Amino acid sequence: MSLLDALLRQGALRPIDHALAQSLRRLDGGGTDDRVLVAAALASSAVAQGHAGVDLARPHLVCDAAVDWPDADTWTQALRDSRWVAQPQADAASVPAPLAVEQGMLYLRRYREYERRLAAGLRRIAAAAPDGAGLDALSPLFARLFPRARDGTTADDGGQARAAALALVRSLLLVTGGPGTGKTTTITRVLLLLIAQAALAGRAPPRIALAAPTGRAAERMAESLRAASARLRASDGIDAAWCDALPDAASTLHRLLGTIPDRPVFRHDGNHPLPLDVVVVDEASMVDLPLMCKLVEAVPDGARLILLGDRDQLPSVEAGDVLAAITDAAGEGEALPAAVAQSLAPLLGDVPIAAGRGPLAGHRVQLQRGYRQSAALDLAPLADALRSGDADAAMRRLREGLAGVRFHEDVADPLAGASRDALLSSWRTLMELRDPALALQHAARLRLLTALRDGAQGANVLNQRIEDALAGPQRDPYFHGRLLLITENSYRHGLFNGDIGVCQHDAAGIPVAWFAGGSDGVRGFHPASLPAHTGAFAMTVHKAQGSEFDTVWLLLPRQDARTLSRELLYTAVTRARCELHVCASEPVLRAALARHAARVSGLAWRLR
Ligand SMILES: Nc1ncnc2c1ncn2[C@@H]1O[C@H](COP(=O)(O)OP(=O)(O)OP(=O)(O)O)[C@@H](O)[C@H]1O
Repeated sequence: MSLLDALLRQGALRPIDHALAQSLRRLDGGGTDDRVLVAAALASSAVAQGHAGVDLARPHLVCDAAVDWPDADTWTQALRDSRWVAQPQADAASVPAPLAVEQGMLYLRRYREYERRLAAGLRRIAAAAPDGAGLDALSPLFARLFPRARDGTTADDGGQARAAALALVRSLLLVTGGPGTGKTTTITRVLLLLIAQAALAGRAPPRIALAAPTGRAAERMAESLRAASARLRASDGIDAAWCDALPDAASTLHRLLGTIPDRPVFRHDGNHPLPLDVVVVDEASMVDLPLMCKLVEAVPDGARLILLGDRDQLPSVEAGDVLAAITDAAGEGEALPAAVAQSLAPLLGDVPIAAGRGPLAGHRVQLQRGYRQSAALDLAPLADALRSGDADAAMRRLREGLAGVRFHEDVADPLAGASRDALLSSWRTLMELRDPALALQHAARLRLLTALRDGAQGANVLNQRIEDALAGPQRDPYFHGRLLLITENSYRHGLFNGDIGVCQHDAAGIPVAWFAGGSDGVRGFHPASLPAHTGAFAMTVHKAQGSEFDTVWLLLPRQDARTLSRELLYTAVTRARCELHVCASEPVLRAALARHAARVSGLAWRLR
């Protein structure tokens, strides 16, 4: 039996992956090398699993079937000999073959192009270092914003001052850090510094846009920025006119780039760049390879791009692990190249120096210290244990108890038993609310998160059961108070994968699905006109990325599953603002913490 047939028989390929291989075979009159067909099918399957391509030395990362994989060298040679596979030089555009092999990686041509164009775009932005002139004039304001900046890099602001100073002399900057490490607070101060710098030099204020991959993440970013700018306004010695120039709204990346109804391209691209001087993107770990490529190409020459994110979270659902790759290429960021350290001396004093390697060296700061202390929820010790995969510490933290954290050990069904009423009563309130904005606010109070979409513990079945309990088995599919989750991007509606809505019946009993946005703060749609959607009382951790909820119930499956990883657990628990409940067994928690949600990508080497 051929390897392709063996994979198909084991259920390791989707019909569409197999169809791609078959169409190549047919076009060749049946004579294509089986190894080329398998590679084509794997490249297609890889993208569906979030990888950019297949590492030919480690095909099991894409497909864990029990087969003997071809040896990487002979496999690569067979691919090189095939008319379906291009072998582009690094940085050269792909020739029109459906597959490309480069540096031991096999790609579908389109994804290799996204990677190449993204790397070129990031290098272009990084190379345009802003003029460091005028830093002296800014130092009084800088010292007011970061009074401990000159204490050295171990100053107890956890790196915020260094991030802000670097933003003044870098056009590409990554600010990474866990929840509450002050990413938004720092960026607000950076924007204030850029506004002040322009004012002191007699220039117009910079044109700034804030964006995030989902509507909810954009709203959260705007809320945090408004709070941070209110604090600045209240501080002594900060010019109110500078505060007035701070942005107070954020949009989705799709809206920023300008969607064109029913087309996968945007109004802004390399030929029609964004009319902006500064683009700040929050939740960058959620941005996939195609979208990051399109964003970077639309950033005009000379403009700044600042990416904020938490690299320990799950990578984007769609292909690419873009933030992790850029972070790896940029290095730790504790030390700076000598010239940069020297130019920032007026602001930071002495900074450790390191020889920068690669075009992105010294373009990243990792914020270390968490500031969001809540007496109600002491999440940090558990989040740290999960992030580092320390299963013993995680079990200890869960069992000993932390403020706001409840461990329901071995509970596999939170919709049964004592927890059922606690969950349902919050959702029943939604069925009583009449105001869509209030209902959307209430919707963010509680979420049941699960690792799986299908099966008894998957989001689909849990939603069915919750909806049955709330509105009965004969329910109206769009009953008053039902929560909806959009599962595809619709440029026509301005609704995107991950957006949450609530159904309400108007005075005439007509159902309307309400979503955040629009000039009134909410937008209503007839449910029949909505793009693909599902219920949202329970949702997968993947879909919850970029959102926070007052109370999170996390349900792990009875048995280990491939989707479980330390990144999934870390992402899930850090969605909670006030209260976290974890329903899981020790063996499944341990198995999850032993696994990484890493993605196969060639972006890091392209950026070195
Ligand atoms: N240097 C600081 N000193 C005191 N408080 C701070 C400092 N930096 C941030 N904070 C506070 O910590 C909280 C979280 O800050 P912020 O929202 O900027 O973090 P974040 O990293 O953007 O969070 P998230 O991960 O939720 O996006 C805010 O209440 C903010 O006021």
